[in-house]
Amino acid sequence: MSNELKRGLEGVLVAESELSYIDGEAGKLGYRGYAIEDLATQASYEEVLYLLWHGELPTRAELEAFSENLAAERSVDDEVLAAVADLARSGADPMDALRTAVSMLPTYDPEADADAEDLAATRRQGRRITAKIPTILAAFDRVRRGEEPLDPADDLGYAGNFLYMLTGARPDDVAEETFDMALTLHADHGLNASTFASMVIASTMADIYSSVIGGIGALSGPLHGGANEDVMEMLEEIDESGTDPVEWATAAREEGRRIPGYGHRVYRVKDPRAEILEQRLRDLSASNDDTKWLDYTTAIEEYLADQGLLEEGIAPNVDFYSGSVYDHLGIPTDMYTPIFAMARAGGWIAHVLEYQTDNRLIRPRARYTGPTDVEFVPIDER
Ligand SMILES: CC(=O)SCCNC(=O)CCNC(=O)[C@H](O)C(C)(C)COP(=O)(O)OP(=O)(O)OC[C@H]1O[C@@H](n2cnc3c(N)ncnc32)[C@H](O)[C@@H]1OP(=O)(O)O
Ligand SMILES: O=C([O-])CC(=O)C(=O)O
Repeated sequence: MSNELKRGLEGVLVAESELSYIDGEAGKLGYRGYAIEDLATQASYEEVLYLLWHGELPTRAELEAFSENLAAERSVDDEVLAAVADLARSGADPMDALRTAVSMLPTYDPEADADAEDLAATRRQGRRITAKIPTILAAFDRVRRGEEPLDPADDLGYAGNFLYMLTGARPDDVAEETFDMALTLHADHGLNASTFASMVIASTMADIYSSVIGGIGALSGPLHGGANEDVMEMLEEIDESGTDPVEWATAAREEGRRIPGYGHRVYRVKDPRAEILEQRLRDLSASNDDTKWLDYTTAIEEYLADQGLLEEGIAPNVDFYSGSVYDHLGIPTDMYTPIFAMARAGGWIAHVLEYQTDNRLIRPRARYTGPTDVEFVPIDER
């Protein structure tokens, strides 16, 4: 037994996986060997889900059947929707509402009692969760805006249906394609904190619902998925205060504050997902004739590069660009992290399915640094 301490489990290998390949030095990412650039631009999110869950890209017939089965699970039980509506009216945070709603889902799952060892049942439950998250989130946002939740549109794909249920309008091709691409980019990323949280839970042979709920909780933090909202808040703060973005970044550096959307545990160069999203932001900014967010982010990125952050291995991560892209699609800021969860649920489920084929309880150790052999003093004598 090694006594070497690895804070934050940095660099520690705890499992084998065929899901995400990440080269943090070269800035490369692939799912099951396929480059993220190809998947983002040529595969739908449903195709990516199939790839992650089934091990290979689907044929057209397989994709059609898969997408139909997924779409057939989009409806959410009325009691769950009523609870979501109550939370929306009470001003709940959307991540809290999502976590609570996913906690309610097993009550209405016909296979809720399935054994965690039954991986086929876990896969079907995972499909239900993935299908229902967009319905929950769209209903939440509509109710808090005083609108009625909409039924899912069966003829729209996963991405397009979410945008439809959120806005009430069928999305145009650019919006649908952009959102689908964003979902693919966020679907999986090795043993990131939320995926690892899901796996720890799954390793006890708890159900997949518990794993996804754990994933949502872990993703919500500002060091992980929550950073996409912080980036947008930074851009809005710059805009509302009329501060020059470089001055904002200079002050943040001088005050020792971290720049949201910068830095990564694995990447030492710009995250390949940020490269793709940046290009999409450029396209949207040009077609919408609105370059504000692009101008601010570019100015900050150039300034930080001049400051030598890239040499230190601190570069933009996926969260640096996703928010501005979502803003161009008219999505409210506090839905960005829930959307990340919507996309990443596919990855959490894939890792749980993979890990449970050869499960081993995850149970590391802490080095004990407290006292020993302390004499117990009864409460009245303390
Ligand atoms: C989807 C995702 O989860 S991607 C990550 C999203 N999170 C963010 O964007 C939040 C901002 N970033 C961060 O806090 C960090 O970069 C993390 C948590 C993502 C990764 O951090 P770690 O691997 O633990 O790196 P660590 O915290 O040790 O940082 C190493 C050095 O880089 C610096 N650094 C890291 N991130 C940043 C940043 N965003 N801004 C400024 N400096 C930074 C640290 O201050 C530290 O410098 P020091 O050694 O002089 O103290
Ligand atoms: O891998 C990580 O640590 C964080 C990340 O980029 C992700 O989860 O997408």
